[in-house]
Amino acid sequence: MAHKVKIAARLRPRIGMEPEDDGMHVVNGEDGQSCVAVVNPRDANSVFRFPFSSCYGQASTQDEIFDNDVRPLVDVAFNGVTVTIFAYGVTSSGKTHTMQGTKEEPGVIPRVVQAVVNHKATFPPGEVSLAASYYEIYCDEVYDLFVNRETAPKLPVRENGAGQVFVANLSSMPIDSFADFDALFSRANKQRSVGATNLNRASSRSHAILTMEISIKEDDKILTGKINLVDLAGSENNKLTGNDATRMAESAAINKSLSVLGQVVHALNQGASRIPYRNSKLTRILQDALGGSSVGLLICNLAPGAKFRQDTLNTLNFAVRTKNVENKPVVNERETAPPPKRHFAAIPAPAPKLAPAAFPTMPEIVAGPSRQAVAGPSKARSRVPRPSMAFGGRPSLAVPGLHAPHAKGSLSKASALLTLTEEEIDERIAKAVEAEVARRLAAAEQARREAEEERSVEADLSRTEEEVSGFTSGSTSTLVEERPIPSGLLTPLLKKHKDLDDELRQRLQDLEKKFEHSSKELQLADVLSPVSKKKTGRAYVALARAHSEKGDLQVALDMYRKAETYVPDNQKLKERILEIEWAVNSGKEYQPSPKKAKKQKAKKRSKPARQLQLPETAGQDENEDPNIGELEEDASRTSPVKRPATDLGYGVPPAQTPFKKQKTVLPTIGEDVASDSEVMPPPERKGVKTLFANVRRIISA
Ligand SMILES: Nc1ncnc2c1ncn2[C@@H]1O[C@H](COP(=O)(O)OP(=O)(O)OP(=O)(O)O)[C@@H](O)[C@H]1O
Repeated sequence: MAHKVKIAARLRPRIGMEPEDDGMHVVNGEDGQSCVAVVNPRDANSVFRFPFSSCYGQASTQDEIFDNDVRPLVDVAFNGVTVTIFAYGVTSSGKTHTMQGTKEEPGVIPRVVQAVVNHKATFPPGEVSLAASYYEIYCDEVYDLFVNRETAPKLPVRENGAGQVFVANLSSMPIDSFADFDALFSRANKQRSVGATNLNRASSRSHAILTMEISIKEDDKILTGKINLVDLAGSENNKLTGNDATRMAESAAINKSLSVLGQVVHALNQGASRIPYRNSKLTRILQDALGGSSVGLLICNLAPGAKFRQDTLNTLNFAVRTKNVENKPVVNERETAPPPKRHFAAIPAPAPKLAPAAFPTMPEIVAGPSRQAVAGPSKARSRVPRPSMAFGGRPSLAVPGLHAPHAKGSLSKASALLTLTEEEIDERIAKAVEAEVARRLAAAEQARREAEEERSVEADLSRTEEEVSGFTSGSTSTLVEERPIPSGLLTPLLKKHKDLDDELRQRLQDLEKKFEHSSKELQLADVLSPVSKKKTGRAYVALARAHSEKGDLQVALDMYRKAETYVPDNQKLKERILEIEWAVNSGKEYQPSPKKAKKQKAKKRSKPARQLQLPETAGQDENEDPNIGELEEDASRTSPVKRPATDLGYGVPPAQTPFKKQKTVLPTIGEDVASDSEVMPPPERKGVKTLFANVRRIISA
């Protein structure tokens, strides 16, 4: 059952020379509603009202606060629930006064301890044990206040298997009487980081957290309730505090942790998926109190006076947001009987479970809430118990007249309803075993399948590599057409094998793309840029010309047809194809028309390439049609290094001179020439050299 954090606002009286100020006061309505009224610092005519269930004015006493808001929570803790009470407010607003108080006016902490000790006395001897731990968070580090400050190590904050956050290696001191506690507490408080500021002679420089742990043996169970009493350091306005460098650093840590606290509350109110508990040790430790499984009470301390006005408004706004935070209290209960015999030693025991507390409203708590619990073996707490220390200390804070009003009868009654029988436990364990065995079998099957797929991918990869090396050597020019890799074959395998590194995956995807389109020149022509198409056309024309000059008209015809795929609008090329077709079909000799004269511009451009031209191709067909002539002229410049890339298995002829950057050698489907070349591995570039050599050989043969 959800339980909202309760808010109590307390306005402290003026202290010392503080000027009179009536800008803030507590209004207790006749209907029982109360609120804090604050005059708007920017407009004296408007007043902000902050309604809370408990509002305490300047004349309020420590007794009132304890009796109204704190005492009921002691009973809650005796039911195995964690309770967190924290004092929040600007520096010098009275947090420490409220929590610790003085000898004359003991605060919440001594009163709670006194009440707990008194309550314990109502149980049979040995049934309840008490222990206290006390630590501070100073500059976002945790220190045990029961350990000498000089030697106290920084303590880590951890989380146990049940998701409960705790401070590791923290001392837990057994408490048998209020005197025990008082001695410890007085000594520990001297270790707390306190410093003088302009606003507070004894300003807390740390957040201090005292935890009283109450363990109650009940038949074969132990209930563990806790009361966390938190005296937060106050938010500080450094203009007012007059802090030096050290104080400023402390102040920065204080303000940061309080700011994270605000963010946590805000995130909880927003229903955010991520609550930033981990952004500070304070919020991590208070996690259970804000949106967790404990019962929370926020005492909101307010300082009168215009100089605190803005900070007071911030405090009240924080309180308003906090009152919407919902917790789901649970009863912390564990079995003391030995756990049932396990069926399989290899299977871990189920984790201890926390029972949701059927949590009543505050007045009902006094009567003792009913609760439900799921039995389960529990984990022993790791503690570093220490003997009581006979510290000297300040005068006793013993609170007269505190007594425990409630017997424990309701506890046993509620617990009895919740006990599971041996058979039920055995049945649950058997079910868990079955589920575990099924899970393991499924996992083994999954692992076997993955191993198989891995082997299959490796085989594919090695086959692909063989094919690639075959293409680059020019020895398996038709391999792609004979054994095309089906479209999308590699993709699912790649998806399954996430451990393939990115580079390998990228290369495989590129290869896959190439294979998919290798023999489909039409598709290729569709996606090449106009410039690339023209260059490819030229390459085929050059090859065709070389073959026609050798008298190999059928091959020449094939090459011209391929060229036509890339430059389908070239009329002269169409005519050339018709002429050669006619010659092939009629068995007549074919006389290529003379090549047209080169343009001046072309001469200039072709100068370096001419060094590589073969004598047979240079200067031919001077009178050819300008269009096809241009194609052929360019082709002649580059023909020594070209060969249709179908021979490489990529279906794309190269269109660049060998001394140009290799970048443009192998255009790829859907990619620009340059970008494609960047992903091509070196062996394919070598293959282009082989290609050039082959073309040279064909032409010169
Ligand atoms: N209700 C009160 N009645 C009388 N005096 C009070 C009350 N509240 C606070 N004071 C006095 O005001 C001064 C500042 O209080 P306190 O040290 O508790 O503030 P604080 O909020 O804990 O400050 P800091 O955050 O700097 O530690 C102290 O001298 C304290 O005795």
